[in-house]
Parts: sequence; structure tokens; C-alpha cells
Amino acid sequence: MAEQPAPGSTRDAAVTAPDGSAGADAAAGDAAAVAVEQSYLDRLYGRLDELRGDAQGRLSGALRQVGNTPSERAERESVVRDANDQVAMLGAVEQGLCFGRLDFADGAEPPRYVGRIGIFDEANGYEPLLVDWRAPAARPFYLATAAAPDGVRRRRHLDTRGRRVVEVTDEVLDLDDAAHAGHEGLTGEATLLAALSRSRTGRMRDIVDTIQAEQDRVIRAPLAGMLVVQGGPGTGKTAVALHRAAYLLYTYREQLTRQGVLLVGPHRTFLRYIEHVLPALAETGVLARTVGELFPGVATAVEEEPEAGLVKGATSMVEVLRAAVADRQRVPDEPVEVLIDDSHQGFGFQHDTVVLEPETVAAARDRARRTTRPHNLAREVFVAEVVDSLGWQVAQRLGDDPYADQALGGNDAPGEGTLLLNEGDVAEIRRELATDSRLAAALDELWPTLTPQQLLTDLYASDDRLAAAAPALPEARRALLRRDPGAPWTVSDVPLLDEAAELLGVDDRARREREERLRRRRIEYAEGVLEVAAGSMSQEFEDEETEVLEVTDALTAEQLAERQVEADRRTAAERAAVDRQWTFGHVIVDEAQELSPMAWRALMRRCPTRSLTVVGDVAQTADESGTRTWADTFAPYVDGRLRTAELATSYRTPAEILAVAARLLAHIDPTLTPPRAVRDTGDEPWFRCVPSDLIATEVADTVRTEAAEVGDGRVGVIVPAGRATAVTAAVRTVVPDAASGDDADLERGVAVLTARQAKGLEFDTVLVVAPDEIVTESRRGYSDLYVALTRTTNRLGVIHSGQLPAGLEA
Ligand SMILES: Nc1ncnc2c1ncn2[C@@H]1O[C@H](COP(=O)(O)OP(=O)(O)OP(=O)(O)O)[C@@H](O)[C@H]1O
Repeated sequence: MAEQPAPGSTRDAAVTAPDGSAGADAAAGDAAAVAVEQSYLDRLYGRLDELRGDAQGRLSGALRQVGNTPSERAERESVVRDANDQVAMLGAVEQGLCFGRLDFADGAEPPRYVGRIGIFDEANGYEPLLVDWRAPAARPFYLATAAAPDGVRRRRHLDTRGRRVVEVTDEVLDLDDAAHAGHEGLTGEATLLAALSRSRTGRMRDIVDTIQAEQDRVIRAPLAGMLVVQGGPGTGKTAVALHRAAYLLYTYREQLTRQGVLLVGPHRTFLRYIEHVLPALAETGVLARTVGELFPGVATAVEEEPEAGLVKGATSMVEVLRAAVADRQRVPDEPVEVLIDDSHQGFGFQHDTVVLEPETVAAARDRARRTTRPHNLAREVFVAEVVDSLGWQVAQRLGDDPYADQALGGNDAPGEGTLLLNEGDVAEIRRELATDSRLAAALDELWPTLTPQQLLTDLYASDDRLAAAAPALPEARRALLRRDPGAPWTVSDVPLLDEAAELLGVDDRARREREERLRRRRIEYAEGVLEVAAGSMSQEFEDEETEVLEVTDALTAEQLAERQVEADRRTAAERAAVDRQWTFGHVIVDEAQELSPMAWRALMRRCPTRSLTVVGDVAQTADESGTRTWADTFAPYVDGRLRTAELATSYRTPAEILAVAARLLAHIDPTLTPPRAVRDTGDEPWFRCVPSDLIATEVADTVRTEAAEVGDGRVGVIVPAGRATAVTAAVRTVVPDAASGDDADLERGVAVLTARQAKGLEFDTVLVVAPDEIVTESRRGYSDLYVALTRTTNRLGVIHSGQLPAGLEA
């Protein structure tokens, strides 16, 4: 049994035997402790197997059901889904099911075991056998210290492989010996350091057994409001964000299952890197998206040119888009004649002509705009106004007193003087005009129904449209927005499409009318059913004097019709994935410093309650329109009510490497404090200078040796974008399956990435190539290099040809 001090715990306490009594022989204590925990673990896994059996049984039973009616089928589907989720969840917690035990000071309470899920002893009054790590009862496992033990005498970490206990490590919380405390503030130091020095697999692991106190406070912060977590590289922001998602889903289960949780990450490779963490924490219902995927129907990973990204990311684009929409609401310079095409038999004005006078159109446009409805919805008002006015025009012509002057072109205002048709006739004429296809086409020219994609495509494709929509933008910046129709959407376009969708609105009248027709049909059918039921009742009870409650007393046709509607069984995440307007119960944003102000607007629309967790590091901001200070970024949304937290300990990057990174940080922002490392490795980072044209071969040779060195671990090669192709080709001569690019498969041993592609990731060994070029490639080049240097968990090598950037030189 490895014994280690907790902060303020005894370093030299007597070895504790598994039953809590002091023992003299450490080795015997070890074996005995392991044996005791093994037998408890066996019991837990036995119970887990039973639970799995039950869930599997429910699943098989439901699958055997056929379901004769729609509601039976829906019921079956729901049971299958629940049982399936249960089977998957119970499967996912197999590894590391139980990882901790708390023993209490007064001995009054039995030991409390902490694990991935809660397990109860059904046969014994539902006594807890295992406490879910998210339950309040598990909290002392993460927070108890000798100074504030919360009743805990001993915290034990169980190290397991599969179903076997390999080792137990105890921390005895003893204030008397606090002077001997180990690394200040660390919980379960030995277990933590063992976890940190394990080689990487290309997939992020959960940290459920070694969450640190500063992280625990963020994870369990209340749901409401906006929480911003600033932390340097490797401080566990991603880990904390994911564990917070699991915690919130557990604690606010009902609300969040209904509304869903959205997790936004920087790129697809990153989302794949973290995708196993939540299932291992027994949670699956989180929708994970990049900003480029936030607009259903458009999925893009195409990066924008930095200059254009800066223009597109600024909130001034809101005005540009508003003006672009207004520009599509046209008034003709001259009267427009429209030949009425359809056969309007009633009044015989087929093949007649109506004239769209500029004043008429302008008045209709003003009226429609005054409604402040989105463009596509205000169109209805515009059309009605024009048709109204044309109705008078036609009515006057058709119904004129033959002896009066010609109406059109004269001074007659509608309704004045000589009209022979009555109100009903005029209404009929309007109805006919409203369905005329040529008039509709003419009105489309003046106020078209638009999709966001159409609006943006047309805007980008035309200098005139851009000039009309963005008069305040200097011409050179406007030119950055130009793109040909059909060019792929970029990540920076996505928030603009979303903004455009808001301005345009969706004209869903056809859908609503269809649904209303269906609803009426269901009610008619239900009325029939109720009539039959009522008829049969009155016959049966004809002779009885007693008052009988009839079916129609308890149930209306509307209620019965409602019951016929099949419930939508999809999860919130599934529904939210296809619904742009879905609003989430909570939104978590990782690498949040990269989001532009326009992207924040799009996200805030998805979270009107402002229940958000935002994690990031302003020193790592690479995007030109990303965050410099959190307070400025969120000032428009939270009105000073921002909760902030800081994570100050880097769990990933060893002290030797953080020392170099800290020198670079001073160039990025001297006011920022570098995180402190939790460990050192004794391995100093190395620098090697080679001629520029030999860099790729030098990298390849080094990859060969480093890959051999890390064994099962991972090597990351971080390159300037300009060298990515050449270095990847060279590396593949020694490691043919080396991953690279936007969609890199990190489970391969070696990956060649740019600093931006490596954002959020980590490797056992990192080679940074041509750091001077990384710095000069972008305006935020120092931040890119800072990201590159801090991706390693162990070793760092720098291969360069010229002068090292300031901060890196010896
Ligand atoms: N309490 C912990 N126990 C064990 N490992 C931890 C703990 N906290 C963080 N780690 C590990 O440290 C590494 C860095 O964590 P993470 O990626 O969450 O940091 P980050 O702050 O998001 O980093 P960056 O900003 O550089 O992307 C990961 O391997 C993570 O598992």
C-alpha cells in the first residue's frame, strides 16, 4: 500500500490496515488492504452485472414486442431507447467503476465508496454501495483536507485494472502533523502524478478519480448564470468543462434532459479527441459542435483568411446584414406594368394590366417595415398592402361610371366619386390578385423570400450590393467579403448565416396550415369516436336511474385528438442538432478565446437564459477576432454579472517546459501569470539549428528516434502552415501512417499539425518546427507558438534554421 500525505496530512502515520486499525507491517497491510478492497469490488461488479442483466432483459423484452397501434409502437420505441441507453451506460462504467473510499473520524459511519455511478443494495433497504462522484456525499473525496477534513479520517485511492485492485493509496487527514504536508493543495498526489505520467493514447481520459479542489469548485458551480474559467495551458480547462457537463446533467437531470446541453469545441479533431470522456462518465446526451457546425445544413471546417475573418467576425456585420436585407426590399424608380395572367373570370380582368406605382410600393414597404417582423414574415404585409392598393386600381377601372372621366390617371382617389362595385366585389378582386402568378413574380422582385444562404451569396457576389450594405467599410475591407457563388462556406460565414436567419425569419405559414388541417381532421375523427361511445353507453344504461359518468364528460374531442399525436421520442441533442432555433439548458464553450463577437451572438441566441460555462485562455488566442479580455467580450450580454474562476496549476506541461513558455508569455501579455507546474521531469527542452532546406529531413530523423522513445505514446510535430506539406511528406517516409491536417486521426503514433490544428491537444513528445516562421505567419504568431510549446506532457524539441523568436533564444 502506498501511503502519501494529503495537504496537512500525516506523512509518517502508521500504516493503516484495511479495517482502519494500525498495523506494523506495511507489506502485510498492503496485501490485506488490497484483499479487502478486492472483495468489496467483487460485490460491486456482481451488482453491476445484475443491473446489466435487468437492462438487457428489458431491452430484449421490448424488442420482442410488435406494437399494434401507433401509441403501442411509440411506447415500445421509448422502452427500447431507455433500455439501450441503460445498457450502454452500464457498459461504459466498467473501467474504474470504483476508485475511492472515505473513512470517517468518529467511526460512526461505515466507509463510503466513491465511483462512476451510484449503486444501491436493493436487498438491504437500498443502502448505498457506491456513491456517484457527482453526489454531494462524494464531495469530501475531492475537497477534504487535514485543515478542513469534513469528518474524513482517511481518503483511500483504489488503483484498478479491469476488475482487479492493483494498489491502494491512503491519505490520512491529520492536522497535528500538517507541517509535514506534501505539495500544497494537491489531493491524492501519488495517484494524480501516476495519472499524469501515463503515456497518451490520442484520446482524452476522464480525471474523475483525481479532480483537484480548484477544479471541483468549478465543476460543481451552480447552473444559473455565466461562468468564465481562465486558465493557462494544461490547467485542466477541457477536463473541467466535460466533468461539469456530466455534473450538471446529473444534478439538474430533468431540466437538462429536456433542454439539452451544447458543447462547443475548436475543431473536429478536438471533438473526436474528447468524445470518449462523457460516455465514460455515464453521460451521452450532450451535443458537441464546432462553430462551423452551428448552422444546420451547413457544415464547414474551411478557415477564413485572417483579414477577411476579422471583418466577418466584427459586430459591425450586424448593420451590414441589416442593410443587405433592407436593400432587397426595393421600390422601383419607374412605374412597373404587370400583365395579369391568370383567368380571373369573376370580374373579367384577365390579360389586363396593373401598374405598380413607386409611391404605392414605397408605402407598402414602409408599412411592412414598421411591423418590425423579420423580412420573410413582413413580406406578407408588403404583399397585402400592394394588393390592397391594386385592388382599388382594378375596381375603379372595372366599376367606373361609363360617363365619368377615366379613373386611372385621373384624380380619383380610391373610394371617391364614381365607383359602382361594392366592398364585397373589391374584396373578391383582391383575392384574385393575391393568387396571380405574374403579380407574385413582380412582387418577388421587389421583396423576395430569401434564405440566409441566398442573402449572403448574393451579397458577397456583387460589388454594388456590398457597397449598398456596407457604405461605412473602406473599399479594401469590403473587397475582402467578395466571393463567387458556389465557393465553400467558411467558419466565419456560419455566424453570419445565423444572423441572417434571424433577420429573415422563416415563413412557415404553409407548415402551420398543414398542421392545423391535420389537427382539425383528428378532432373530427375524435368527435366521431366519442359519439359512438356515447351512443353505446346510453343504450346500456337506458333503464338505470343512477347518474352515469359518460365518456364525453371526462374527455373532449380536442383532448382525445391530442392523445393521438405521437410524441417526439428523439433526445434533446438529436432534436437540437437539426433545429437552428433550439435553445439549450446550458452551453459549454471550450477554447472560448477563439470565438468572434459574431459567433458569440449566435451562441447567445441558443442560450437566452445565459446559463453558460466558458473556458479558455486569452494568452492562447489565435483568431484575429478572438477574445483579448473576457470582461469586454461578455459586457454586451451579462451586464457585469460575470462569475469568474481561475485555474492556476498546469497538470500537463512539466516545469522545465513551462519555464520556456513563461518567457514567451511575457511577449504576449506581460500582465498574464504563467501557470505553475505540478511536476518536473528532469528533461530540459532542446534546440537544434539546421539549414532551412534540411529542416524536413531533420524532423523526419528525429521523429524516428522520438517515436521509438515514447513507445505506445504519441509524438506531435507542430509546424508553420507553410511547411506542413513538406514536413508531412518527410515524416511519412519514416512513419507512413503519420496523421496530419484538419481531420487528423490522433490514435496514430505521430501527427503533423499546425499550431491551430493542435489547439487543445497533447502529446508525450512535441517537436516544434521553425518557431520563427510560426511567429511570423500570423499577427497572433506568438500565441500560436505558446500553444505549440505547451502541447507536450514530457519532452520538447525545437528544430529551427534561423534566429529564434524573442523569448526562446538562450
Ligand atoms: N485533476 C487532474 N487529474 C489528472 N489529470 C488531469 C487533471 N487535471 C488535468 N489533467 C490532465 O492534464 C491534461 C491537460 O488538461 P486539459 O487538456 O483539460 O487542459 P486545458 O487547460 O484545456 O489545456 P489547453 O488550454 O492547453 O488546451 C490532460 O491530460 C488532463 O487529463
